Amino acid sequence: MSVLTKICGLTTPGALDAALDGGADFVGAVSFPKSPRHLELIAAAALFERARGRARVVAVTADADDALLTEIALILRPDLVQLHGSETPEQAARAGLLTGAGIIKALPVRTADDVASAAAFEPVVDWLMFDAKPPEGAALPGGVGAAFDWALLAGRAFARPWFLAGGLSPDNLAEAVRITGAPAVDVSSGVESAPGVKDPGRIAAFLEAARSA
Ligand SMILES: O=C(O)c1ccccc1N[C@@H]1O[C@H](COP(=O)(O)O)[C@@H](O)[C@H]1O
Repeated sequence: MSVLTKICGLTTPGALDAALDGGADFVGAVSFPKSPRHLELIAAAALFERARGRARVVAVTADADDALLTEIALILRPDLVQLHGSETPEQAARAGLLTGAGIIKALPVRTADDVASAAAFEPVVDWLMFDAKPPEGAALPGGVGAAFDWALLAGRAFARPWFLAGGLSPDNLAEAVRITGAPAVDVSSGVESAPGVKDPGRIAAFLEAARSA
């Protein structure tokens, strides 16, 4: 069995090509100014043009207002928008209407109750994503390389397809998929040599690991 893959926080042609050539199913551009992976939308649109028809383009943002969501839709034209903040189900539904894109809702997980919060989003989003709750005081809502207790997802079924995210790497991917049964996986810092600097070799290794997971 193999899982679907998303390589997130891509900022250079070399890293994006490593993801596309390695067969990534989704490629992510981050629109969140505090992130070391943040790209201006016009730069992201130019960079991700090469991905069209090869992988689904995902715009990653957190607690974006209507104006930013509209700009994302008009300038980047993503296939999917990933909401990685504290958006409510109503805001997630509105984001789908505003952008015309599919919606991925990222849920921060530490406990079983956090996993249960997925139920409220299932009617209004296209994908769910389970990521680790960031450490107290973290500057970013995601992309911090933190994992959660994967056993919280063991044997769980959801009404929407879902990604496992948070602290994944080429080294732990197989175990994470074995424990959770995740149909799709998402990685950012685990394929970097420094914050915001993607390593094409680690991207290739992650995608190879996913093929045999
Ligand atoms: O990556 C970021 O900088 C980021 C900023 C704002 C919201 C989400 C962000 N990243 C997302 O978090 C997951 C998990 O990251 P990691 O693998 O633990 O580093 C990442 O794939 C993005 O979807």
